[in-house]
Amino acid sequence: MQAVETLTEITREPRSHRQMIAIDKLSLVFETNDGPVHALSDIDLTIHEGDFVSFIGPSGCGKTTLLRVIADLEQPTGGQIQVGGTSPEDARLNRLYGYVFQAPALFPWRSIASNCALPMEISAQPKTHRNAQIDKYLGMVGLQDFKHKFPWQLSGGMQQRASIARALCLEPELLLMDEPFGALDEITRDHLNMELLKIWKATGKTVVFVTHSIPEAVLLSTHIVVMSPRPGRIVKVIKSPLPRDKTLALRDTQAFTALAAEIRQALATDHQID
Ligand SMILES: Nc1ncnc2c1ncn2[C@@H]1O[C@H](COP(=O)(O)OP(=O)(O)OP(=O)(O)O)[C@@H](O)[C@H]1O
Repeated sequence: MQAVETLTEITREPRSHRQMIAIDKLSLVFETNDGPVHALSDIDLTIHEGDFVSFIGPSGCGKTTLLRVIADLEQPTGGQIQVGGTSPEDARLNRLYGYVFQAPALFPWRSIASNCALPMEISAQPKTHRNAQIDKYLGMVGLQDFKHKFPWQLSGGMQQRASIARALCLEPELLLMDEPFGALDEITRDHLNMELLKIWKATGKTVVFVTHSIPEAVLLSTHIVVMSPRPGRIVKVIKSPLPRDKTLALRDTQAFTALAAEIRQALATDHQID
């Protein structure tokens, strides 16, 4: 009986089900010297508060472009998008989101703590608050003993953890992550996947995550958005049947394999190799 109650607890939906991102018929065409590039076409997508959503698809299908549109770093040429109930520009100005890039992008002349402090300095937050946030989030990513080190004194995985802590220091409701673990070895990636899930659970944030890896998408996500190139569009949105509370052992289960197969099939349906 206890086991059933525990399972219900970990698989329940988050209490709030507010729309965090609402995208309606969105398209984006880049004008280039070689002619127009249809990067995104007819994108409809709703992401709710507390979801962990992965974008997966072949190279050039528009995953990064879609993430950058959410972040107001690219402007759509058609359709509508709301982020946190406002325009992407207002969401950016209100610091609704934190953005984690594929490469850690830390300033080499600043210590890890000082790198984390930078966005809070820019938004004029008091020093005592800055220090408290740095301790909180460097602790959360397991780097409390490295706060006075410089980026070049840390491994690639540690640098990426530092960049996640930096993004979290501003307490964004939304975390946008563009292949943050793509350059790391598999063991480090496994470890950071589990760390990220812990942070997601502890903070209740909404995460939008770009990946090329089917196992990573299955392990992390509540929803997997399968995309297809030329022009970039959504082939399928798959709601994960797996519990929100996950361990690496889940990868040996039939449910995990079945979900991975469903993603692989959706990718194959619409992807022709030229
Ligand atoms: N600033 C730009 N100007 C012109 N074309 C662009 C620009 N940014 C992206 N593109 C094109 O838009 C398409 C989508 O690119 P995007 O980087 O979003 O794909 P992706 O799915 O993230 O690829 P990858 O997995 O390789 O990172 C590609 O054809 C790319 O060449």
